[in-house]
Amino acid sequence: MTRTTPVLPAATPLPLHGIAAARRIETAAAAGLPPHTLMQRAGLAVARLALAVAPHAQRVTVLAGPGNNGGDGLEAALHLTRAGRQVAVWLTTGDIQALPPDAAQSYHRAREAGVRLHTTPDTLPAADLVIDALLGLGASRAPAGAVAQAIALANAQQAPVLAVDVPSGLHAETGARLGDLAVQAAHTLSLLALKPGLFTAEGRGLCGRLWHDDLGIAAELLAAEAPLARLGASTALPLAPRGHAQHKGSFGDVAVVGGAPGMAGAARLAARAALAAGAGRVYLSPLDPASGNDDGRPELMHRPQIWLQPQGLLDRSTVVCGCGGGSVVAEVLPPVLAQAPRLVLDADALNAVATDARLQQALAGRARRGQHSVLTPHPLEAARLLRCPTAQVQADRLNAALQLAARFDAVVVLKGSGSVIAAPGRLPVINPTGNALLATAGTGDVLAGWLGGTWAQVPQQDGWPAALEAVRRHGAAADQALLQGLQGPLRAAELVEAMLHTL
Ligand SMILES: NC(=O)C1=CN([C@@H]2O[C@H](COP(=O)(O)OP(=O)(O)OC[C@H]3O[C@@H](n4cnc5c(N)ncnc54)[C@H](O)[C@@H]3O)[C@@H](O)[C@H]2O)[C@@H](O)CC1
Ligand SMILES: Nc1ncnc2c1ncn2[C@@H]1O[C@H](COP(=O)(O)OP(=O)(O)O)[C@@H](O)[C@H]1O
Ligand SMILES: [K+]
Repeated sequence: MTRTTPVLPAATPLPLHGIAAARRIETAAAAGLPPHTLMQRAGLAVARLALAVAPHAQRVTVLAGPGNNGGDGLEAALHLTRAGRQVAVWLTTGDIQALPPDAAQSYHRAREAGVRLHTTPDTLPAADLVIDALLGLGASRAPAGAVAQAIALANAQQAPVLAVDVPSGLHAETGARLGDLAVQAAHTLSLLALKPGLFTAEGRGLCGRLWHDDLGIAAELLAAEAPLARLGASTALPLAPRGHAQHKGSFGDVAVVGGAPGMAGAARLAARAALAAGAGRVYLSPLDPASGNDDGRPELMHRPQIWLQPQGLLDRSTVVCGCGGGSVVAEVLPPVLAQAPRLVLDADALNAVATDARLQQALAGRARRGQHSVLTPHPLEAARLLRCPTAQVQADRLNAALQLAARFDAVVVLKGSGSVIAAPGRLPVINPTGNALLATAGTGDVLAGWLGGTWAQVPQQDGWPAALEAVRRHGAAADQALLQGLQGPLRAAELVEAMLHTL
């Protein structure tokens, strides 16, 4: 039988398939079943979820589009009618002959079952629940005509919306909107394969609560298709406990280079985060010569101008560079890029690299010299590095992160809703944790510092595991704060403390 499960929080990593692979999975699954079985299962799963999430909804409106997504909606309408609900379907296409065969069959089944079908929205009654079965995997252009009208209608209702497979107007693979209009769902039931666009860019926001139904197919059919990405897990594997005989030298050193005049706070936040993440010793090397120690955290050690020392902290620490770096960070980047064995580059350091071909060359050459780098751009910083508009980065976040990783031979964390972690030769990961409580100044500095503090404890590894864990935990702390009722924002200094108390 089919199985509907909530997707988040994700206990284990999950494969995310692109549209072409999702279609191949569907074809392979259909081949082993009697005709029309998958759509019947999909419709039944939608109807069951509708009854579960909106048990008191007596009046249900189904908005059915011109393809098989509409077919799923017609099947759901049939089951909900049988369950005694007052169901009204608006089939947005007037051309029944043009329905694909599966959807046509569902249309006839729905009619025979006495489902009320409307050819115009004008006659639709009020609804307690709306089912969005307008567009699914086949959504290929900006919604227009009746489909656009139906999306606007769904969004104008007070009633919650349950989206079938994908909120209509969202691109299932990239998480970008196809046009101005997209369904704002309260629930989305993803069918068969999970798609990356549900988890990044606009996806998380438009999907509401995300559910998955496997339509009863064998797990091997999913495993046979290569995913485009994987969804990370929401909880960490338990860390090895600290050994009795371990000492501060066992947990690595972090040096933070940042904090130009007026921006001391950014570097301090990163240093505090590195310390909280568990680094043995954390040094703060400010770019502002007038900047003193962080009095709120006497554990941090003030070490001016480490970039001028030929051999010292820069050569043996995990270096976090850029936080509040301003334009002066460009001057210290040549020695930092040349010497740091493990380097996290954030914010202004990335902006400096974006405008200087020599710095770009130095960064890209680090991996060949056995030095590891992690870049943590937000979308605008990524756009500067890629020399393209921010909208282009957001239109395909997986690809933007992969391009940056390849160009600089580095681990890349493309931040924002559904942060993407990419590295050459690895399947990219979309982080499942986090929410808009993090949308406040300084939380990026905390991420960079925590990443450095985690990495310093495992210096023999490249930055990949530390990046995954830091991004996960950063978001998990925000998720926990949301559960605890914080209205937001989660201020950056408090985020450090919250991360300490998050698993
Ligand atoms: N065929 C099957 O066996 C199954 C199909 N499934 C459903 O089928 C969906 C995919 O079906 P389709 O491939 O037919 O694709 P869709 O139903 O997503 O949409 C395709 C149709 O929408 C039109 N369209 C695309 N963009 C539009 C826009 N912006 N404005 C107006 N019309 C637009 C296309 O011209 C085409 O007629 C899945 O998402 C899933 O919901 C599930 O039932 C599982 C089984
Ligand atoms: N809406 C959101 N959902 C999830 N994460 C978010 C959201 N907004 C911001 N974040 C996270 O907050 C952090 C912000 O970093 P950044 O933009 O560099 O800020 P700053 O430079 O001010 O510290 C990133 O880790 C980002 O992924
Ligand atoms: K849909």
